[in-house]
Amino acid sequence: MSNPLLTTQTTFDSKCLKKYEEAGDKRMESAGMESARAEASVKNEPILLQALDGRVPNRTPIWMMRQAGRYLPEYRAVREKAGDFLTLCYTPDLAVEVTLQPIRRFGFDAAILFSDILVVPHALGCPLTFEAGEGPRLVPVTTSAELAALREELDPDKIDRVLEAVSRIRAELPKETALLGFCGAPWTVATYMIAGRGTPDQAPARLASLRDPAFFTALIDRLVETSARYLVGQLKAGADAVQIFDSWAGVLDPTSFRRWSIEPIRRIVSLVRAEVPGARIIAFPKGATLPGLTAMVQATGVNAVGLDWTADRPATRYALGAKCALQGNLDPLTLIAGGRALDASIDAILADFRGASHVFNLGHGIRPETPIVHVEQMIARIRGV
Ligand SMILES: Cc1c2[nH]c(c1CCC(=O)O)Cc1[nH]c(c(CCC(=O)O)c1C)Cc1[nH]c(c(CCC(=O)O)c1C)Cc1[nH]c(c(C)c1CCC(=O)O)C2
Repeated sequence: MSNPLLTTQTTFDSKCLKKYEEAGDKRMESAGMESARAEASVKNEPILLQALDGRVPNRTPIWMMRQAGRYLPEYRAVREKAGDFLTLCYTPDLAVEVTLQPIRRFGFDAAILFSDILVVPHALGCPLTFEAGEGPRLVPVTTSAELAALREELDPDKIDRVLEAVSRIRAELPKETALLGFCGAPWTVATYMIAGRGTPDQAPARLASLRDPAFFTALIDRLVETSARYLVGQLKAGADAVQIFDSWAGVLDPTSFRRWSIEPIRRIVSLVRAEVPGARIIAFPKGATLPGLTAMVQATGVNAVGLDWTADRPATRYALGAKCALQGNLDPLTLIAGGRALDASIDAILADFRGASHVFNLGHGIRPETPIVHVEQMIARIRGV
C-alpha cells in the first residue's frame, strides 16, 4: 500500500491536502486503536501532550511563546514589585505567580516556566543584567581562558530555585494543562555570551566560530552538557515537555546550521532521553529553511518543531506532518493588528494543519504592545466559541 505522504508530488492543491487528512486519519486510527487500554490512558492526557505524541486531539492545543510578559498588566505589577527581571526568575513565589497568570486569564493548554534562556550562562558564572528597554547584557566570553574561568556545572544555588518553581507550578496547574520547561539552544546562547548582548546578525559568534574553532567548540560543548542536565532537572521536577529555543538559527549557512544548530540539539536530545526515556522535546530553530527543519527532525528525533511565520505551511506539512508535530505559526504582528486580518490568518493556519498533529502558537514571542482583546479574539476563534 502506498503512503500518500511519501509520493513525489510537489504541488499543494486541494487533492493533496485531502491526502494529508486521510493520512492524518489513518495515523489517528493506528495510534488510537492499538488497544482500548491505550485509548483510555491517553484520554486524560493534556491535549498538548497528545499532539506531541503524534495524535490528533479533539481540539487544537494553544499556548503562546512569551505568554507571561509585559503585555499583561498583572505581569507588569509583579515585575515592578520585584524590581529586577532576574529576581523574578530566581524567586520561586514570583516565578510561579507570573507563570500561572496567563493560564488563569486565558486558560491556555500549556504553561511555560517563567525564566530566561540566559539563566544558563548566568549559572555558569557570567555576570548578567537586564537593562530596562535595552535587553540583556553579559560580560562577553571570547577566549578559551575566559571559558576556563567559568563553572563546569550550573550553580545549584541558582538552578535549584528554578527547579523548585517548576515543581510548584506543576502542583498548582490543572491536570489538563501541560507544563513546558525550556532552555536556549547552544548556538543561540553562545551568540549572547560571545557578543555580551543581542546583535542584529550574530556576527561576533559567527566570526568566533571561524577564527577560534577550538574555543567555539568548547563553548558549545559546555552548553550542550549543562543544558541537557538542566532540562533533565526540569523534567524530573515536573515539566511534561521541554522546548529548545534556537532563536538565531536562521543566520547560519546550511553547513553551519548542521554543525552548530542540529548537532548540539541532537546531543542534548540524546543526553536527556538517556536520563528521561521518552522525554518529549520541541525544537524551535527560528528562521530555519524547510530542508534545515527536515534535517533537524531526521537527526534529532524531536517530537515537534516550532515554525516561525515565514514557514510555508503546506510544504512543511507535506515534508514533516507524518514525522513530528508542527507548532506555530501566527505572525506576532497579526496579533497586534487584530480584526479581520487576525481572523483570516488563524483560519488559514487551522485549515492548513487540519487533521495533523498541530499545536497552535505564534511564530515568535508575543510583543509587549499586543492588545489583550486580540489574544481573547484569537483563543475564541481557535476554540470556535
Ligand atoms: C533570545 C531569548 C531570550 N530569552 C528567551 C529567548 C528565546 C526566545 C526568543 O527568541 O524570544 C526565552 C524566554 N524569555 C522569557 C521566557 C519565559 C517564558 C515564556 O513566556 O515564553 C522565555 C522562554 C521571559 C522574558 N525574557 C525577557 C523578558 C522581558 C523582561 C522584562 O520584564 O523587562 C521576558 C518576559 C528579557 C529578554 N530575554 C532575552 C532577551 C533578548 C530579552 C529582552 C527583550 C525583551 O525585553 O523582550 C533573551
